[in-house]
Formats: sequence, structure tokens, C-alpha cells
Amino acid sequence: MRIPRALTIAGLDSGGGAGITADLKTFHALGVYGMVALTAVTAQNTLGVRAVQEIDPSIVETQINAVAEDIGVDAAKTGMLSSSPIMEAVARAVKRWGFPLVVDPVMYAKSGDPLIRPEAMETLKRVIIPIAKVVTPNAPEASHLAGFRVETLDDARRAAKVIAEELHPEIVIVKGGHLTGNESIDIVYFRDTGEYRELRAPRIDTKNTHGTGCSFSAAIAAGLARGLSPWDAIKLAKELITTAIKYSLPLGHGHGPVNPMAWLELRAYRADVIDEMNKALSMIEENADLIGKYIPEVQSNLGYALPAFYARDLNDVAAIPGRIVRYMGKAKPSGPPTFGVSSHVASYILTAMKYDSEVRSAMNIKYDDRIIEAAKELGYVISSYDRRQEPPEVKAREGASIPWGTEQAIKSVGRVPDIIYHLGDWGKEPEIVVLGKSPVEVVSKLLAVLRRIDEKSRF
Ligand SMILES: Nc1ncnc2c1ncn2[C@@H]1O[C@H](COP(=O)(O)OP(=O)(O)OP(=O)(O)O)[C@@H](O)[C@H]1O
Ligand SMILES: Cc1ncc(COP(=O)(O)O)c(N)n1
Repeated sequence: MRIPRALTIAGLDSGGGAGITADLKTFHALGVYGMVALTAVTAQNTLGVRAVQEIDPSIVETQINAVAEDIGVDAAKTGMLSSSPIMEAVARAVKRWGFPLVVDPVMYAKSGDPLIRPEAMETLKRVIIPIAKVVTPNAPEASHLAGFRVETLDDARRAAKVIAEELHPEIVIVKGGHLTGNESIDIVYFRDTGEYRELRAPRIDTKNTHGTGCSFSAAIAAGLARGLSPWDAIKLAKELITTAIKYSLPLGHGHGPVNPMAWLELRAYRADVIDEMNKALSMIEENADLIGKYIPEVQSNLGYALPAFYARDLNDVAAIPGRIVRYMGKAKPSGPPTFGVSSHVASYILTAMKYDSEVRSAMNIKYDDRIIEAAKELGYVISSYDRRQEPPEVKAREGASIPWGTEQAIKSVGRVPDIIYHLGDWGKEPEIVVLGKSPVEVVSKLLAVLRRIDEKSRF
């Protein structure tokens, strides 16, 4: 087994959003072991750069040599290289070891503060970009490198070709983060074949994009370290950065940081949700006779949402495709827990989470007075809403009824209750919804109530 190893040659952002911390998060999110050659310490936050201390060029070079000699480097990236001597030192070490290099030609922070000495601009062009396999300028950086303003996709195409031909990197990506349009489009140009390709993703409306360039270039280096082709590494990086921006963090008062760990966390939480759903489904199957009596005409469903930060819409709630049906008197889940298959129960959950982010699970069952009575005796918090009171404008809006009702029920008891019920309306069956932090908690609450009804009926 080979452990892919990547190196970032970049600066420290004390705010943790850009530079080496973004790079290391990205490497590890993509399953690549990360190493660092630090080039500068910046005293920085989401608003700006307060101070810069460059690292001695010989120490930068020795860091690269130390890790390459012992641990090995499958691919590297550069970020902030602020002076000509640092660039010369990096170029020497990179040539010595011969690993593929991704160059993010960092010039200014998101805040507008410079991260490169003016006299080093020429060295960047003459010494660093020519040894790059991939170079990833944003629009302002591409303007500096190509010598004309890059404001449109056409400018980006022209700039990519000029940079490739004049400065000789193998692949140039002119990034579209600073351009406008509903999509963020990056132009990729391959010097050897003269071919253009495009990377497209919906433009996400956020100011929290500190570290996007760092994370994007680190992701390309990680892909190369894993042995992907340059194009596959670039496509992977685009997917990662789009996710990292979608789930970027609203921290600080300026440009908050991107969130490369979202790539990993989403996968981990999805797997967790499915595991917990399966535990609850086993409990349902073990008590299939008892629960079977309370499956409504519309059938039941059990849902569980991702943690609040990641639960954005119905696709972030897992439930049972085809619902939990009554078959030969028994409750029977029709399929394996799957994301995005419920709107009814998922809608209760997403609304409840707005009031209590811990309440991420719910199950609907048939209305029965005895359930409400038993739940009261067990000390559960119960609330209800009246579907007949639903305002016409809510009724007219697709998918608005359940959020409206759930909010009514929550507001009337001042918290998210354990049970919400309604007594129906024309063509709407009455129902009970049990809520809880996890599907195991929801099914446990339900079973406690149903067992109490059973016990009472025996006397
Ligand atoms: N709002 C956005 N929505 C979607 N993708 C975006 C957005 N902003 C940037 N990107 C993408 O993120 C990647 C980085 O692009 P960008 O042009 O922001 O780099 P950058 O300016 O070097 O970043 P930074 O300087 O913040 O490190 C590109 O793939 C770009 O298309
Ligand atoms: C140490 C360091 N390296 C790179 C950047 C660029 O990132 P951004 O343009 O998102 O501020 C930065 N701000 N700080």
C-alpha cells in the first residue's frame, strides 16, 4: 500500500483560513498525507494582514530537502512566496527532487493586502512559473502575468494562452472567482496541445471565500499525489472547492474561511446517519406487530437529518424510500434508508431544527387518542395544530403546510415538543409525529407509548 504524500510550500495565516492550514486540511480531506515548508508567518484575520515575517530562504529550502529526503514528496504546491531569495531557494529544491509542482501565484490576500514584494513579481515569472506543472492565477493575478486586464471569459482564455506560451507552465487555469455570472467558470489551457477546457460550477452567494485559491491548488496537488492525471486532479479540485465554498464558515467580520473539511465531514455524517437509521429500523422490525397497528393510510416514514450545519434541504434528510408500510399486519420498511426520498417527515424535521438544531429525527404514525393519553402519562411534551386554520396563502404554496403547522405547534408550547399531532382536514388524515434527537430516540419514545397502551388494555 502506498500512502500519497503532498507538500505545501506556503505561508501561515494566523486566522486559519488560507495558507498552510487550508492546504493541510485539503490534503487530508482528500486522503493525502500533508507536509509543510513554511515561507512566512502572517498576523492575519478575516479582515486583513497586520504583519508579515518572512522565513529565511535557507530554512525554506532545508524544510523541503528534509521532508523530500526522508518521507518523500509525490506532489507539491506553492502559495505565498514573498521574496526573490525565497523563490530562488524553492526553485532549487523543486528542481533537485523533481516532484510535480502546482503554483498558486499568490499576490494579494482577499482583503487586498499584498503578500509579495513588488520586486519579486519578475522572479515569480522567470523562476517559479516555468517549473510549474499547473499554475492557477485568479483574474487579477492573470492580469499581472499576461500584461492585460482580465475581466471576461474571453480575456481569461487569451491570458491562459499568453501565460502558457510566455512563461512555460504545462497547464494554466485562470480562475473565475473574481469574474461575474451565475456560474464560476475556470479556463484550463494545455500548453502542449493548445487545448482549452472549462470548469463550471454554480456561483455560490457568499462573502466567505478566504482561502479558496489555496484550497483549490492544494486539492490539485493532492490529486496528483494520489496518481490522478492532471485533468482528473483538476476536476476533483473543482468539486472539492465548490463543496468547501458551499459550506464555508461564517466566522470573523470580513471574508470568512472556506471549509475543505466539509468534503470529509459530509461523507462521515452521511454514513453516521445511515448507521443510526439502520439501528432504528432493526428496532421497528423487532416490534413489527406492535408498530404495525399504528401505520396510517399514507404509511409511515422515519427520517434523520445531517447535523444542522449540513442540513440545507430535503436531500439532507435520510428516510425510507416507499415508506414504512403495513404488510400482513406488521410494520415493514420498504427499502434501505436513503437521502432525499421524503418530503413529508423531512419537512417536519427541517422546521423543528430551525428551533432546536438537536432535534434531527421524526416519524409519523396514525392518530389515536390512546397515544396522546399515554404520552401525557409518560410526561412527554405534546403540541398540536389545526389544519383548518391554515391561511389560504400557505395552502397555495407547494410544501408550505407542514412547516406552517410545525411552527404553530412549536410556538404554542415554546419549544420543540416530543409529539406533534393534528386532527386532519378535508382529505387529510389525522396524524401523530414523534420527534427526537436520533431515530433510535424517536422509535424508543414511540415504543414506550405503545407499550403503555398495551399494558393499560390488559387491565
Ligand atoms: N462564489 C463562488 N462560487 C463558486 N465557486 C467559486 C466562488 N468563488 C470562487 N470560486 C471558485 O473557487 C476557485 C478559486 O477561485 P478564486 O478566483 O476565488 O481564487 P483566488 O482568488 O485565488 O482565491 P483566494 O485568493 O481567496 O485564495 C475557482 O475554482 C473558482 O471558480
Ligand atoms: C498566508 C496566506 N497565503 C495565501 C493567502 C491568500 O488567500 P486569500 O486570497 O483567500 O486571502 C493568504 N491570505 N495568506
